[in-house]
Amino acid sequence: MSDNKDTKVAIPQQGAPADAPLLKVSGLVKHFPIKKGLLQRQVGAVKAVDGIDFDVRPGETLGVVGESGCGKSTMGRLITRLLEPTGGTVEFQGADISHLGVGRMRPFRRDIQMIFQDPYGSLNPRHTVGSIVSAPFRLQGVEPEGGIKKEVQRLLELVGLNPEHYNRYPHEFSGGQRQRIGIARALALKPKLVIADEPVSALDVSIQAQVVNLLDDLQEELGLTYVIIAHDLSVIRHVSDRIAVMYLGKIVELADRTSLYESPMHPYTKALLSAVPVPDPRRRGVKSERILLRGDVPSPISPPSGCRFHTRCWKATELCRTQEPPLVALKTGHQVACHHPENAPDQAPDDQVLASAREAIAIVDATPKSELPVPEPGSKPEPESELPSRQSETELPSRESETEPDKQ
Ligand SMILES: Nc1ncnc2c1ncn2[C@@H]1O[C@H](COP(=O)(O)OP(=O)(O)OP(=O)(O)O)[C@@H](O)[C@H]1O
Repeated sequence: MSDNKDTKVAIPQQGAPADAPLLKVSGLVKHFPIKKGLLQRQVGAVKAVDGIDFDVRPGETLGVVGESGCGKSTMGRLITRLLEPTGGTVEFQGADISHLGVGRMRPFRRDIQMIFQDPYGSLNPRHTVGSIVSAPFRLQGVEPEGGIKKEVQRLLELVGLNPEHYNRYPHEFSGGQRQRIGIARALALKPKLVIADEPVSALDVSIQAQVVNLLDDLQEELGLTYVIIAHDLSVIRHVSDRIAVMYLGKIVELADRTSLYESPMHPYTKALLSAVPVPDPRRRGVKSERILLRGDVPSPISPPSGCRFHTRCWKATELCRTQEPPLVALKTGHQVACHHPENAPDQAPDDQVLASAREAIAIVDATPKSELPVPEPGSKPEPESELPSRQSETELPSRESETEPDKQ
């Protein structure tokens, strides 16, 4: 998960080939039924996750990004089997866990853990930190070497908390510290896979980098594999080796971090990335444009025909309206589900673009006024562009600029 990704060593599970995925998701579907009337007849379904495929390799971090309601959390809950899929499979270390009951799922619960978004709501206010972090041992009937108290104190120290605060209550800690408690609890049983659902979005911006760095350090130290769900593209860029972009229950693009940020292929990804601010001083004075998607996100109850993004896409053609594009690798390790991808030869011919697509977006100048270059006297003004012509670069603050962990 760190910036020096190339140096990271994947940790293969015993007996499996080195490149075997730790997690394999195939055709995963979750439809929540909508019921009405006295008889509670099903009248429809929320298609929260509607057929997604991906692998996660040991030791890597897969980031999952997309707008609110696109199915990210549902996907996380399906992987951890807090929800049962309507269709498709979830395989962990080659074992199909999609429909296991409570008893048969129990051993897998040790290996697959979840970190939740809300460090306030996810910790019981009436329980001490010691009791919260030791809960997984009690639930699984595990007696760690040296006893539970010693192990909990070791875990508290591991996540940067004072082990002497074992008997304190959640309200005595700050938001960042509470999230560290949640992380300690998730790590208690030495999991292999950790699903983190918006792990920093409820935290103060100044604390976010500290928790992200903690997750990063723990991954290196413990050889963890992460699936990190977030709507914040800066966080996702910072933490991920590969990134899956979701839209209305589908993965529309899946690529390694550099490829996705430097040359996004799905118009939706391009629009998402253009909305990220540019804090890079090297780009001062460079004009940056933002793609504003005009339409609302359609309902997951009745998603659009063909490509689900066609109602908001500036390149949509009749083909997009009628045929769903499969997720295919157009470059090595770069999969995209689009009939007319960006940064590829097959661009939508202008005369075939749907009339509605011409109204789909607005291009706004996102350059802060103070950063625009002052025009030379007598020079011609730059014409307004009609379609996105350039990808705004995004850059996260460098690690050196981040603050020290919020130790107690
Ligand atoms: N238990 C449920 N019953 C019915 N619909 C649900 C349920 N859980 C989620 N949904 C719906 O499924 C869709 C996907 O929700 P989900 O929470 O997975 O999206 P998300 O991308 O994680 O969004 P957010 O970032 O806002 O949490 C939404 O339309 C949501 O309303």
